[in-house]
Amino acid sequence: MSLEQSWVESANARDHDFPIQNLPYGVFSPLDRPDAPPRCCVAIGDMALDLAAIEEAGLLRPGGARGVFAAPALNDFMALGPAAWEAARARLTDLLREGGARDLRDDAALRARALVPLSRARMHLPFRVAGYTDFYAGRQHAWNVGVMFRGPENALPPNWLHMPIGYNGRASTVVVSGTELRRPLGQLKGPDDAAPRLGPSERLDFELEMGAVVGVGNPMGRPVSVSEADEMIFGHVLLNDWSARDIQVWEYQPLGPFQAKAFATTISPWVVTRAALEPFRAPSPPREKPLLPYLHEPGPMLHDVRLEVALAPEGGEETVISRTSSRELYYSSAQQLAHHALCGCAMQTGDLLGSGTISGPERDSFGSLLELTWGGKEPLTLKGGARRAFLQDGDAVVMRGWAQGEGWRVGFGECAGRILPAPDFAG
Ligand SMILES: O=C(O)/C=C/C(=O)CC(=O)CC(=O)O
Ligand SMILES: [Ca+2]
Ligand SMILES: [Mg+2]
Repeated sequence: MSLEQSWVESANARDHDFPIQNLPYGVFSPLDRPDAPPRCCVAIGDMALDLAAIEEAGLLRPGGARGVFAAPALNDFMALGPAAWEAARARLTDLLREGGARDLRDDAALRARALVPLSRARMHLPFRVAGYTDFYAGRQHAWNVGVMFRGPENALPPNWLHMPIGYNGRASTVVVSGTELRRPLGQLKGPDDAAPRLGPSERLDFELEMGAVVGVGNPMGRPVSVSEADEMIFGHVLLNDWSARDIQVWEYQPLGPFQAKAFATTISPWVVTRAALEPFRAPSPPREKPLLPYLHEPGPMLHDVRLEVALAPEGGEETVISRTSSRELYYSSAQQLAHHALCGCAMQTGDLLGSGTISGPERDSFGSLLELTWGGKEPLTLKGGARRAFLQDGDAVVMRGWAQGEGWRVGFGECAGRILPAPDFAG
């Protein structure tokens, strides 16, 4: 099969994150025009294609709607639904492919206006996060955390093999890659302490996850099937569910994580569409317990997205500390969404569903420091010799992900964040 090429040369480089097969959506503003309002774009090679400019030139009008891209978020476009997403993707592919429509390729003035080098683009949060739910769908992670928090007899809760477990997180603190975050304060209580104290978390961690972005919702009171749920998903992002393990162990019973995960969640600036990930579908693993019919998958609903996590101390070189794949998940995002809506919960455009931490079976494929250092007892040694049990101030965590074709890939770019010292607050 000869692979589709773009006239934007950089998109054709082997294993570039953003070839023409990808076209992930984001929101940007030009670095050299700080006052310019953010607007929607797609990435093509080393460039951001300004979709507001393309729309203004009359080259793109998804679903017949005007002005959906001249907005600081993808929500209006996402709300148009799957037929409009498909039409926009087909049109953009034609405008950008070698031998396709000439309207953009042959218009030098429009090209100069609409194609902005990514090195000169500031990326913003790609969509207004309506709600954030975090699941727990990685079997290896659930097992590892369960063993550390509750012991091997009670590691996997009895409901885990029957439904995707989740909790409602905070939409207000979902931030885009590159945003620095403050070490959280919280109640801390060691196993031998008589009473809790207030202090900065001493066991600050990351969690490697994917996030599914809901494009269209369901009305309150109307559940959806797994296939309907799949159609409602616009795309996926990389997601770091930052976690304060010391706050978590003291607070999490009986209602689950609260402050331990509410201070920040970082996502990649690019939403990779479900359409772009279609060639990389993968089946979920064999069911250990039969699922109720409403959770049955009509076909392969996971994706094989290769994932890695790198850790870099302030001013130091980064070390890749974990490599795994999103096909390690036990429940797909379509199953999670169907389960979420089952009770009649209305899902909305812009809802973000964290997959749960993705850990593979081997020690070097675990998706959190809690697991990689086994509760902090076996610190990692980084390049340059620094040792880490948990994150220190100044540390940067960088997650990367891509689905690999032969010589080409569908990449997510980076999901990165750096830790700043805790705020000065004594109450
Ligand atoms: O109580 C537990 O067993 C652990 C809960 C979590 O760590 C919640 C979470 O964020 C789940 C995940 O990312 O897989
Ligand atoms: Ca999580
Ligand atoms: Mg979080």
